[in-house]
Amino acid sequence: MIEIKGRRIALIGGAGFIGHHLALRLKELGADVTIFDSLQVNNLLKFAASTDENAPFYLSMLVNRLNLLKAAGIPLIVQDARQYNELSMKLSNFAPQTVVHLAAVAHANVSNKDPYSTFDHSLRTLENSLDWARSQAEHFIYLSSSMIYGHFPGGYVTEETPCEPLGIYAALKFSAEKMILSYNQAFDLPYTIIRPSALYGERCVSRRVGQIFIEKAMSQQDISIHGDGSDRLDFTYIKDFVQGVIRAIQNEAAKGETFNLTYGEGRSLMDLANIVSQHFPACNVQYLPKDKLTPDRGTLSVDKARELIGYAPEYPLEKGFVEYIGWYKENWDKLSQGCSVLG
Ligand SMILES: Cc1cn([C@H]2C[C@H](O)[C@@H](COP(=O)(O)OP(=O)(O)O[C@H]3O[C@H](CO)[C@@H](O)[C@H](O)[C@H]3O)O2)c(=O)[nH]c1=O
Repeated sequence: MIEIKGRRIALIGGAGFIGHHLALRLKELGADVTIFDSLQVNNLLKFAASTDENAPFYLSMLVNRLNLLKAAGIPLIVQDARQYNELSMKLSNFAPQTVVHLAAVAHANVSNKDPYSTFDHSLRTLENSLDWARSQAEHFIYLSSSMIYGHFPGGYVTEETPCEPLGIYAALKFSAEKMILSYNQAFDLPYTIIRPSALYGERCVSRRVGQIFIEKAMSQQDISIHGDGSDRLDFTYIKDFVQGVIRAIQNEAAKGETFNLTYGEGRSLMDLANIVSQHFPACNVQYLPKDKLTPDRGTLSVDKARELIGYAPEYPLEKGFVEYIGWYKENWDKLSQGCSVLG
């Protein structure tokens, strides 16, 4: 086992949804964690400049994130990971043993509309991190996506299922995985690739389906299902996901491996909508057409992560999503008032 306590861990793009949750937990476990983030991508700078009526609402979640990081004593170095020299210099100053690369455009629909920016923020940043890590890091961890599989054959994938990415986002994630493998081949860089799916949880501003459903229900609007509601996703609560990433950091057996890290059970959009309806009985459901770049998904097997690194997810939708709804109910008024001190 690799000792987490005292380990120097750099989170590149670590002020995002996954990164800040991971940083807070690592810090609790005694790691010496530092975040490098430009705060530009789906973060403060985007929402500060936005005229969208929801912007103040999301800004208050983002400021709450930063307050939590500050209160935990986690350094945040504001650095654009596209800038090779500056990033390299700052990484060398910190000298991390583990590098977790999270910087990316994390929205399939945004990527499909803006490939240039996605390449820049996802692959350019990755190349810069890899190039620093290749001679100096003990372990490089990359967050890929379940989207690289494309349509799941029979609604089920293992890490061995051939990848048939659909659309720009998925193709760039697939390219990123290949870049990491090539850095391992050329420089023996120890790596772990992690494939998440349909993450949800507190302080997410990514506007994925679970977040949208709750926010619409909270503001007495109808929710929309794209398709007939039978599409299944492996919804994963951020607490399970963070547990899995930490197990990958801790376990030597994770090196040189690719893992699915999800709850491990595909659930339908209708299941998700039904949970929302139970908690918001006045909420109506509408149906819209499905996007042609949305693959047919389902369950990602997590057997490999269970066996090799002891991953043990604990949050089915009925537990994790209900906890998430509770957080919204507790904090809705404060969020609506732009308050950044949340429960
Ligand atoms: C926003 C919204 C979405 N949907 C449907 C469309 C999809 O079938 C499914 C999930 O949509 P989204 O939550 O937007 O996420 P999707 O485009 O599938 O991709 C996400 O999930 C990927 C893999 O989980 C991540 O790698 C990507 O970062 C992320 O963008 O829910 C609805 O039915 N109603 C909605 O209001």
